[in-house]
Amino acid sequence: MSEPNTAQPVIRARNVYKVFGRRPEAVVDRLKSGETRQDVEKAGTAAVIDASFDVYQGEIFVVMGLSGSGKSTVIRTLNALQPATSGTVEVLGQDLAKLTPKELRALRSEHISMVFQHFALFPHWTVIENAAYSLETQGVEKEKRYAKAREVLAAVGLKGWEDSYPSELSGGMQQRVGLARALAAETDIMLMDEAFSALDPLIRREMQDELKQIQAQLGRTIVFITHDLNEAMFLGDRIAVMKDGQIVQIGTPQEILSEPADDYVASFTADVDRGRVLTAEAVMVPNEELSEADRAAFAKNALTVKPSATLQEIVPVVLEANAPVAVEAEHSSDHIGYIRLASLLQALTPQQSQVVPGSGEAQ
Ligand SMILES: Nc1ncnc2c1ncn2[C@@H]1O[C@H](COP(=O)(O)OP(=O)(O)OP(=O)(O)O)[C@@H](O)[C@H]1O
Repeated sequence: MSEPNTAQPVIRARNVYKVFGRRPEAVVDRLKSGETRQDVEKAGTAAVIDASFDVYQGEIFVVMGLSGSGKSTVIRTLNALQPATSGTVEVLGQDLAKLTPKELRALRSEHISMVFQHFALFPHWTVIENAAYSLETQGVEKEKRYAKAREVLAAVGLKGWEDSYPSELSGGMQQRVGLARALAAETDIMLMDEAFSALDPLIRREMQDELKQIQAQLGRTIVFITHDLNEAMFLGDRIAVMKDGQIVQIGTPQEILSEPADDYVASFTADVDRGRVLTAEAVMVPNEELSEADRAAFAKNALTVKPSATLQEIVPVVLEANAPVAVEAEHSSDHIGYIRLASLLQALTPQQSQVVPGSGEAQ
């Protein structure tokens, strides 16, 4: 991902609450005075409690949590399908609560597309007609919408299937049509709610790879919901972890893995393949921490890795060197740090209960 424009987030959520019940505002007041989801449950369901976060241009922002933690409700507040009970949601600088219904419809159709777990395709329309649907609603003329639909169908691997009907496609291919429709709309923002969760593991993996590749080219702003931490780690530039309606941590995959905010987050991370997520940059020690003996050992082979190398890639180098290896700057041969076997092993081991003060706050 290129450096995000952090001065101007595409989506800005501040102190968002969403309560389902007869008197939601009264429940929000109780939550603000310190009562919990359980305390207020007779009066209403506190689906989202005090969520604050920014999503930047070009990033994949993942919202992760167990079933019922409030992920779907959060994403629905971002296009006001379910308006926040309290707090503000700004999309492209516009406060959703202040828009007229017409302005909201225009914002949604021009700037936001959604992909769901079970994407509703029109069964009597061909694949290309389905993929072009969002352009039709935008009023784009037929020739242009078909040209665009053809292009995105090719990008999601469906070249040659344009004139087939959904029933002739496997579940994975149908989900690709849904993704193609969202891509064809050329909206700045894509909201993806468990978009790959109904797919078989292998197909799911393929779709994750494709989404990353497509995103690298197109640089959309994506909010992706999943209950699967490995998917979150693979796709997310940043991840918000939710528990019981609250965001308990926001961080990069590396931060979530190496500095879990509490035992709850740590328990999720125990199953993550750390070797594929953590990189040299995250585990290296500064040059000045290297002892004379370490320096002498390094000098024998002087093996190096790049900052973006994953631990999986580094292990054989450290074993071959039988000594610390240097981390060489991405675009020069300067050494920016060193990796020792001990720190490598430590990084590969899940942390059980490392609590970092303050890191539970949404940034
Ligand atoms: N329309 C609604 N009316 C009443 N309660 C709702 C509504 N939508 C969601 N809830 C409740 O809000 C809470 C959060 O639900 P939400 O669907 O946002 O969680 P989730 O993390 O997306 O879960 P899942 O992965 O199961 O979809 C749950 O207790 C749910 O029952």
